[in-house]
Formats: sequence, structure tokens, C-alpha cells
Amino acid sequence: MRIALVGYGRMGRAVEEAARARGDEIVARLDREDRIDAAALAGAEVAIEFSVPSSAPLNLRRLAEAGVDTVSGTTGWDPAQGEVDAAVRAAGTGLLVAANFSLGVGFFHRIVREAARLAAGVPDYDVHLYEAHHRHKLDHPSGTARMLADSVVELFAGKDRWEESPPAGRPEREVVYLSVARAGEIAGTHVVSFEGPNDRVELRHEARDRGGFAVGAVEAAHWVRGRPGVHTLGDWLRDRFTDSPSP
Ligand SMILES: NC(=O)C1=CN([C@@H]2O[C@H](COP(=O)(O)OP(=O)(O)OC[C@H]3O[C@@H](n4cnc5c(N)ncnc54)[C@H](OP(=O)(O)O)[C@@H]3O)[C@@H](O)[C@H]2O)C=CC1
Ligand SMILES: O=C(O)C1=N[C@H](C(=O)O)C[C@H](O)C1
Repeated sequence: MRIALVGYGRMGRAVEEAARARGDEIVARLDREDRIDAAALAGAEVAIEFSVPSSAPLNLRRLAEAGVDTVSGTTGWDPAQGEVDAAVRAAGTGLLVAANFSLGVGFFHRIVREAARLAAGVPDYDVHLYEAHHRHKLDHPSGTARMLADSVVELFAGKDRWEESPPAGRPEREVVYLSVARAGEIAGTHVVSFEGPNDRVELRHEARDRGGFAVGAVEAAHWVRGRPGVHTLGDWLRDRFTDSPSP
């Protein structure tokens, strides 16, 4: 498959390696100063977009206008999702946006959802989340942590919202607190911890490098090609993990 990379930083390069390993061809590498139009896209059948939060919405609109099906992993631009979705529907292209393309996180998310359901039924358990990433990351909390926290709030009875870090003063019982660390070159760690009176159940996903995100993004790009509409991570994973229900 002919792939255009939009955003050629750490993830763009990891995706190039994963795509080559599977026999795909990289026909364009577009970064900060590059135009996104049919000429620059050089006959790409699909685009894989990993750029920065401030540029992702415009990049995705341009890719739709150019008629190219796209997967995007850029995080931290959620408020602009509506306008991007409208452009994609108007163009009749396909788009899959996901905060985390790692298949490990795909099944980790399911485990977290089931654990939240179960723990909510056991007296006196509480829950909190933690995420850690490298120093270069622009957004916080991570898109993955937001996705996990949304699921916990949905399924853990008694919680009605999540917030980043507890404020000074007494923490609120109804809030799921999410703490964030930035240090060194951490590829991406997410922990969901269920605190009981006598024990703790801790669920942890730790990326060792960017390879898992990249392999998943390339696989998702094959899935989205020729599939018009705005798709969710759940749509792709329902096909990918055929034997288990999807969130
Ligand atoms: N969904 C997933 O599985 C994953 C998502 N991510 C997310 O992907 C995004 C990228 O991460 P990462 O590769 O580590 O970041 P990098 O900073 O390494 O790469 C981003 C690249 O995009 C470039 N860029 C800036 N503006 C534009 C533009 N207008 N058009 C195209 N490219 C542009 C940057 O250039 P310059 O340096 O000059 O600004 C840089 O080369 C982040 O939002 C991150 O959270 C990361 C890993 C996995
Ligand atoms: O910026 C990163 O590196 C990562 N970002 C994603 C996120 O915000 O969830 C996914 C992964 O954790 C790596």
C-alpha cells in the first residue's frame, strides 16, 4: 500500500519502519513547512498523521479535501474533532482517530473496563490513574489516560468525573484523580489502581518503545483504506479482536 506520512517526527519515523517491514511503500513525508495537497501526496492511498496538537485539525481537513483516507494518532486537539469529522463526511473519505494504536493498550483498555465494573461492586474500593511520558510531550494528561479515565468514570459506580491531580484540601469522593509525570524518554506508561482497605489491584501498561504504536497505526491504515466515514478505535478493534466485546 502507498502511504503518506504527515508529521515526520519520532512517530513518523517509527511508522516508516513498521510500514516498510510489512512491505508498504512510503510515497511522501510531509512535515511542518510542507503543503498538503494532491501533488505533495504523490498518489498515496492512505495517510498516517502524527504531528502536533495545534496542526492536526488543519492537516486532517486538507487530507480529506485531497481525497485521502487517513489514520491520525495526534493527541490533545479533541475540541476540534467536530469540524474535522464534518470535512471528512463532506469529502466522502475515511478517518480513524485514536489516542493509542498499540494492540496491547487495545486489550488493556478492555481489562480496565472489566476491572472497573467488578471493583465498583466490592465495598470500600477506590480508584485512581497515573500516566508517565517523555519530556517532549506537549499535551497532558495523555489521550490514552483520558480514554481510560472516561471508561472508569462510566463504569465505577459513585464516580461522576475525573480531574488531573487532587487539589489542595480534601479530595472529593466522586472524582477519579489522574496524576501525570514527565521525565526523560519514557515511551508511555499508564496505570489504573484499585485501592481496597486491605489490598490493591494495579493494572499497568508500559510501552518499551514506539514500535507497538507504529505497528498498530499501519494495521489501522490498511483497515481504514476504502472505508468512508468517521471511525472510532472501537470500530477497528471490534474487527481486530473478533472474539471479545469492544468498549
Ligand atoms: N496514537 C498513538 O498511538 C500515539 C500518539 N502519539 C501522539 O502523536 C503525536 C506526535 O508524537 P511524536 O511523533 O512523538 O512527536 P514529534 O514532536 O516527534 O513529531 C511531530 C512532528 O510533526 C511536525 N509538525 C509540526 N507542525 C506540523 C504540521 N503543520 N504538519 C505536519 N507536521 C508538523 C513536527 O515538526 P517540529 O518538530 O518542527 O514541530 C514534528 O516533526 C503527539 O500528539 C503524540 O501524543 C504518540 C505516540 C503514539
Ligand atoms: O506522546 C506520546 O509519546 C504518546 N502519546 C499518546 C497519548 O497521549 O496517549 C500515546 C502514547 O502513550 C504515547
